[in-house]
Amino acid sequence: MATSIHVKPKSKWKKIEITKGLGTGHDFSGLMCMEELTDYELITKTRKNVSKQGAKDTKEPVGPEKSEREISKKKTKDKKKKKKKKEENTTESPGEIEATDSVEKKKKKKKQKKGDIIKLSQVQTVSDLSEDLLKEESTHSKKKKKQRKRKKSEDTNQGEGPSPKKKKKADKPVVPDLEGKDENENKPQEKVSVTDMAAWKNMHVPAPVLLALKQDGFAVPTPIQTLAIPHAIRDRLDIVGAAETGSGKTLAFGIPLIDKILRVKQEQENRKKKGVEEEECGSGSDIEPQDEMNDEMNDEIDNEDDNESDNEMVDSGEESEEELLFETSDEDDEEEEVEQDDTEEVDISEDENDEEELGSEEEEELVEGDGFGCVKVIDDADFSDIDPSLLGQFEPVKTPKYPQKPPMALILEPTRELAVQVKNHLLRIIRHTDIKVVTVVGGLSMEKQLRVMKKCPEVVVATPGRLWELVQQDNSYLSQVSEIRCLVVDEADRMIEKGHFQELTHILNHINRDAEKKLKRQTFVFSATLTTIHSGPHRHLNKKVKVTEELKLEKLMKTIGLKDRPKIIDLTRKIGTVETLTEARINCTMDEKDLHLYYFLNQYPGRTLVFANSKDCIRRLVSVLTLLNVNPLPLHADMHQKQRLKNLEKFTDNPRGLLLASDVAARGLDIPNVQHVVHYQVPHTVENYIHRSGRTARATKEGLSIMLVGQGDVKNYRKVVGSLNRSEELPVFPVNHQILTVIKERVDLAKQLDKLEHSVSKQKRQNSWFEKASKEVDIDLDETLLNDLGDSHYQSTQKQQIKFLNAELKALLKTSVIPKNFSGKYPTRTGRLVIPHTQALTKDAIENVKNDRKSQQKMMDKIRVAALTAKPGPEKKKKKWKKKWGK
Ligand SMILES: Nc1ncnc2c1ncn2[C@@H]1O[C@H](COP(=O)(O)OP(=O)(O)OP(=O)(O)O)[C@@H](O)[C@H]1O
Repeated sequence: MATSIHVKPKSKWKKIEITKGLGTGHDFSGLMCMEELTDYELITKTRKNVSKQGAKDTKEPVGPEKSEREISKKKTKDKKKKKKKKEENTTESPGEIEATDSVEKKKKKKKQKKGDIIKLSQVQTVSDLSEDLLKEESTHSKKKKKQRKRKKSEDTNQGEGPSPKKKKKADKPVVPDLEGKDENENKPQEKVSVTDMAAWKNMHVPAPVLLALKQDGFAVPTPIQTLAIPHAIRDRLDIVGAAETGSGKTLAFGIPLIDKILRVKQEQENRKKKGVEEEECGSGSDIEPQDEMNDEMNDEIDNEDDNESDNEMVDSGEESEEELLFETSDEDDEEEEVEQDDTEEVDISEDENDEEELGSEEEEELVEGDGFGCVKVIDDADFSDIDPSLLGQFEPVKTPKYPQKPPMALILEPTRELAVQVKNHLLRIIRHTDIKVVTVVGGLSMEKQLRVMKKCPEVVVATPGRLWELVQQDNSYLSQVSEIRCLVVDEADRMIEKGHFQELTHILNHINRDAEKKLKRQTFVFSATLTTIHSGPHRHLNKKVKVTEELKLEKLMKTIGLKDRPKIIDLTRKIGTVETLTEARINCTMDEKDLHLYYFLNQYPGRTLVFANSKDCIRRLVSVLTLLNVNPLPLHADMHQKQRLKNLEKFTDNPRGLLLASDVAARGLDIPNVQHVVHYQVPHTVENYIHRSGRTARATKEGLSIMLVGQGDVKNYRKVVGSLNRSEELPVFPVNHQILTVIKERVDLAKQLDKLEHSVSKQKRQNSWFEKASKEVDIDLDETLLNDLGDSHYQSTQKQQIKFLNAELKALLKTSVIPKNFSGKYPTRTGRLVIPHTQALTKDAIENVKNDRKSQQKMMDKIRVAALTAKPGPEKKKKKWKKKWGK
């Protein structure tokens, strides 16, 4: 067993500005550059199945020259082996040699890949796993003891040069000493070693998953996980789960799903071993729960505190994030509501030439499929002679045509970003298994997805559009999707909304048509708003029927096709949003929204997500805010998928990032540390408000949600707040009007500039379209059709105007936003005046709302006391006062 420690950066190296002294009193002026890495993980990679030579190597000192020598030694040895093999094979025909060679190579490659995975078959009982872990720990603790001893002796020998032995050891590649700490101080794994996983006891989590959770520091299951996982794994019930945003629902269905796959795979392997012929494709009765496995794992967890670090992270090697080959955007599965306030048309129709590729992929699949876990290929039945009306009643179940393993689990998501995120989340918990996952989504390369499908991944995470497209095309792997043993419909209330997901209905009909398979299947339905009820009449049901939580759930379960008596878990709060979320509103005119948005962004520059209802609004805001140097990133359904994912990544990387998004980003996205959510326009539904706001204040963190309410939004605002069961209005966010007055000038300038630039470019675009079209059909262009861009003099005046306004804005942006007569009464945390636009931190924005509420409360109390203790007046007035203030 060979062990090596690697630094796995989780963030980018950041440049540190070198200021004189750097707090040390020294002059660093000669230094060219300094960079720091703040977020990283130290990984101890353990290679099992290493050659004897490799094993020997670990005992010897591992200096850089030494390892080079070993590599070259190994190479020559390999070469010799190959030569010998070749000689042995000379008796075979050339064709045979090639075949055996490639088969050998494939086998070798497979072995190498699987060597690092804790395969279920290798961990029939958890003791195997525990033993491995314990062995790792003992070697690690021995190493640590040695290190401590060495450090001690170094301390005592301070001032003396290291002994030759020590010097040799010093050559050893060590983990960089970050921030001048002891190397072990920086190890996140240290945290892992003391992670007490007792809270996961009796949850029946499979051992490899538990290990991954432990290494990720997920010491305690969230409430939805605590309630859902045992019912799903132990009782094998279908689960309907409603829990607030950011509460860990993905693992609440993800862990049982993985458990199910492990069981089915184990069953299949057992069958294979026994040589039992498979009777049905991909089937296998449920095996007994892995309680024994878990009990032993739990025992190991109990002893954990006594043990030293077990920081092994076995690299599966196989499941590295697939390279995304992007193609041009096609329509998103997410349907967007487009506000028609600005009539710019965007052409989003794109060609997809994947059908040809599909054909060739299928051919290859037929050759490559190993037939494992599938029925044998039998002749495809021909129903052409049968009366079609009969087919409707007794729809024949097609026999799978392809000798390829079918998927075992299907997770349906409403957006592509969410599908990619869920896949990544799953990859983390399955890293000690050999389970594979594929995303099947629009907008990304179909070729790539098809290639991954050829490996017969057990899990498919898909958006309904692309999935249904491939099922219809009779894709060899996905056409067997009805074989799945596990179905997840995430964000289910959204998924079943009428008019949004026609394809979902087709998919559900397709996979539910075989009652026997449906019975074997376990279904999970999750969302944060499964039981949210609108205060007004429901949009999609008969308006006369009062929609209750029960009615909503019943409809949902019927549509998706759950089994009888599913486990229903509802942990949502009556008021819809999470406890750690601070909510507020800013009242303003529609025209002042830009001003207030810029004010907020300027004063509270944390990672902020701004939601708007239309793409045109996003386009305009991006332009205005870019002119104001705020650097926003757009995200909406009309963008190319590549750009969408890139912008998300950039936003995630920048602690002061600003994302301007449509509701395509409202649901499910788990972007770490989003501090503020701003609703630039009031969302149309209470569900959207809850999901949008839920992008912040996740996993018990604090966050702030602010809604800009203009006069045109009041009706919508009342509807949303009414459905949130609040007894009070959302509190008003405190705004400093002195600062607002100062920044108004620059915001007005930016808006003016944007309008001017936009109208010029729009006219240009239209004119060039007319000119091109007239050339193509070879007719003379009617000049009156062209938008009047004016003569060259007018055009140059416009250009001049744009230039002038730009210069004016730039100059303004260099000035301070603090007004000349600023009173200095700006909220501070330390009692020291801090310049507003440099001081503002999230905490302050939240504190400002809280403090404002407190002072309002105080004022109300004062009025109440004054009213109650006021001089006795007319009896009628007293009664009225008492009624108003006496509560
Ligand atoms: N047991 C746990 N301990 C610590 N963190 C956890 C645990 N389970 C999940 N998390 C983390 O909590 C965050 C939120 O999880 P997740 O995205 O599953 O929430 P969600 O309930 O699906 O939210 P939404 O409703 O917005 O989709 C993730 O970053 C996840 O890694």
